[in-house]
Amino acid sequence: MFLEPHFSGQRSGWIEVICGSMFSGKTEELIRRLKRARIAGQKVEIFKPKIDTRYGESKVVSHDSNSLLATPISDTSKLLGVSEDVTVVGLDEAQFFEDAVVDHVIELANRGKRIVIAGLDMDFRGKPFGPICQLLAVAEYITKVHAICSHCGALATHSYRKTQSQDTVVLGETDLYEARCRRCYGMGNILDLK
Ligand SMILES: Nc1ncnc2c1ncn2[C@@H]1O[C@H](COP(=O)(O)OP(=O)(O)O)[C@@H](O)[C@H]1O
Ligand SMILES: Cc1cn([C@H]2C[C@H](O)[C@@H](COP(=O)(O)O)O2)c(=O)[nH]c1=O
Ligand SMILES: [Zn+2]
Repeated sequence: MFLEPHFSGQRSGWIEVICGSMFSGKTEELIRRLKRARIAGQKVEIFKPKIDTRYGESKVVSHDSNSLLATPISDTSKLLGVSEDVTVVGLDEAQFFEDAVVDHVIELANRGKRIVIAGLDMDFRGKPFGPICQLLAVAEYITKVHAICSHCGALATHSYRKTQSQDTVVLGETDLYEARCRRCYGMGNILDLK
């Protein structure tokens, strides 16, 4: 499906979204697609929200320690400044971008670029996270990936927060979150006691 097509003579680009819970492999899949685009000789640029400081500022890093260099941005209008010869633009942790990211990626796709976006579809409450719903609506291609439920081994769709904080944004890893299937997520903190 993702064949690193050649862009010469092509009039418009497209938008791909990779979504799922924490630990579902979104960043690995993003890195895989972007590495293949580079192997195909295409110029790739990667951006992430400045807010995500977990692994140092200038990288996207998977939970398995795969990484690619990325530019941290706090305002997605910066995307519009990518140079003409960049044909593929990657965005990680897209749930943290402001709503205007939607118009900016549409503009880039209209200019003929391929945009590959990874982000959480739901927050810890199980509600749509940031601009992801709108990005899903405008994308040509959507991939939902799944983690493994930390409690029962089923496919996990939810990110369960292990602390009491009610803030939507709380950066963290396995210290604060675990992947859970629908059933185990619904059981809430009863499972914490086991
Ligand atoms: N519960 C889990 N289910 C699946 N993979 C997990 C889990 N916990 C840790 N991992 C690791 O996380 C990797 C995926 O990391 P990553 O691509 O960064 O995910 P995401 O970006 O979706 O959070 C897996 O290949 C695996 O090594
Ligand atoms: C569910 C949820 C997550 N976060 C934070 C926690 C992590 O720092 C990132 C997600 O990273 P990943 O690459 O998808 O593992 O988001 C948050 O701030 N609020 C939430 O509700
Ligand atoms: Zn489960």
